Amino acid sequence: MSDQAEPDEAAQPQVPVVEASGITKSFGATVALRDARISVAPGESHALVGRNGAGKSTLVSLLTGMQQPDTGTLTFSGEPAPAFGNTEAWRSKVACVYQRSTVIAELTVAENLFLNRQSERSLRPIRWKALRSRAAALLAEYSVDVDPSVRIADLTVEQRQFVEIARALSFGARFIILDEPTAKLDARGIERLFAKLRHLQAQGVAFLFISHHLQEVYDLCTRVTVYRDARHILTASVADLGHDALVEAMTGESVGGPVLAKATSAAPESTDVSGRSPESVLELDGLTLPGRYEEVTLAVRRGEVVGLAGATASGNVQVGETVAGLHRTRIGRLAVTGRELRTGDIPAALTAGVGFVPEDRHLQGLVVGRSVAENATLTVTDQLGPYGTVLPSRTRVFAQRMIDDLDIKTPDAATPVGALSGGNQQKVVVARALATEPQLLVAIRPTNGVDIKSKEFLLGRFRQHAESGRAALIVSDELDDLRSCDRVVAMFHGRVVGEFAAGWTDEQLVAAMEGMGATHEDTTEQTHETNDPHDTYSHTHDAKERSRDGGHD
Ligand SMILES: Nc1ncnc2c1ncn2[C@@H]1O[C@H](COP(=O)(O)OP(=O)(O)OP(=O)(O)O)[C@@H](O)[C@H]1O
Repeated sequence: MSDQAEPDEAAQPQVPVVEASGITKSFGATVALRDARISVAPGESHALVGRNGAGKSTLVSLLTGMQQPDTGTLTFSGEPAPAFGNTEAWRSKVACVYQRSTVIAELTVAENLFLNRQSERSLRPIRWKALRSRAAALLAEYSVDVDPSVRIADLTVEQRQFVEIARALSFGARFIILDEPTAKLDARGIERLFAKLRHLQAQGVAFLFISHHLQEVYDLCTRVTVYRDARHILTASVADLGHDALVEAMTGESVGGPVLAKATSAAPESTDVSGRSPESVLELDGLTLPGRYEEVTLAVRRGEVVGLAGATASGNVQVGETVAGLHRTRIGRLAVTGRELRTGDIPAALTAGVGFVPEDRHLQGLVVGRSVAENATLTVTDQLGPYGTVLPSRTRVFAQRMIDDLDIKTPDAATPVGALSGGNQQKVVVARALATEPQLLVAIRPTNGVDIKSKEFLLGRFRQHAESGRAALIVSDELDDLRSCDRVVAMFHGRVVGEFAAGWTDEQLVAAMEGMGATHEDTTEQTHETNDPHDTYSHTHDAKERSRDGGHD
């Protein structure tokens, strides 16, 4: 496939709802977009894909008036974009629903919907009852089933996104950008989101959809634009572009074998090349965190990568977090390399040799104002200078090794982490966890927001870590992550319900995560199946759709 921009194949009979051309944007020495373009027709669902750092978020910031391009033209329905800073005018053209909320969590749905326009005339006092009923009417208009008097903080991610979409439409926008909207949704939530988007599309609303899950692009979108290294590479009809061709456009390399790593061996002993016996690096025995998970018993041996699968609220994330010292429980036993570990004590977990990739890099992972070097070396400051000092030169060298090791796209080690693209920030978090060369790496949804090539790279890196005589526990509901593990332990409603050796099928694992019972021949353990409808754990996930990219391997 040529690296050159190709003309749009699909004819556009209507005036595009948004059209950008010749867009260039630099941040200091970094050129984030170079002569880039995009065009979205009314009622179209258009995908924008590209590797981490390709320039997607930068385009979004320009299309929403958050930043100004250095060069280029931007029109909405044939008219020039509003003046920079005229927020109200921009709002009537376009809105972006981000992974992270742009509404105010402590305010109610009604207050958020009418923020800064609570009263029809500005000097009139706010009439709360009227506000609530206006909000209810607005939500009903877009079939959003949410109580306007509820605080945003109490909504699910899915409900919050629907409220944000309704808010955008109420400002008159007919073009909505969705930046990785499915990253925090379970598959049922994704289905409902897609149903809503299709419904709105039928009414003429256009979407620009950004996702690293290529299967979603095929499921939802009619056209796709690919950016690579700040440039427009192609725009094509989704139906005409195969998966391999799409990946090739994103990476600039032809797709040889399978794009994502798969575990081939079910026998951890055979993967232990350290020469040591495959003793347990992690042992959980009847570990219980009341209300979250119960009687979890599992072992991770030296040389192994073990998956801990489970849907939202299955308890798998809390098990991983407990191993990393985030939750305190006195019920059951937790041991790392044979030694009992006090729970709820993060320094103790670190000292015991646990490296941790948290679920939310924004909340738990990074200090965004600090440099890549400082963030990446936060766990190893003791190695950066004598007597508790930190030598900048040693920090830089150490960090540069990690940047090279994990292929982190950054101008240099001194760049603030906040200036990196989302996927590259995630790689810094992984780099930091690996920096201590932990006996056990616990990684929660580690490839979230990471592009397909980097995903392959990170999963390979975890395997390498295990093969060097250590071990990894990958806590995830992403089938690609789990497929790379030697074996997978599945949880449902807070309990372990099955164990799968490599070679499981998507259907089998999904069924276990859905609480349908583990039917795999290799299932070695099946305990405490809970189908009690009164169970307090919520049962929301279906990972079938999450096969996504892997479905094309
Ligand atoms: N405010 C900023 N300051 C400095 N550099 C920036 C800034 N914002 C973006 N960049 C740089 O611009 C490039 C493009 O980043 P962008 O966030 O647009 O990528 P992306 O395609 O959205 O990636 P991802 O999939 O990881 O989110 C990156 O090299 C990034 O480091």
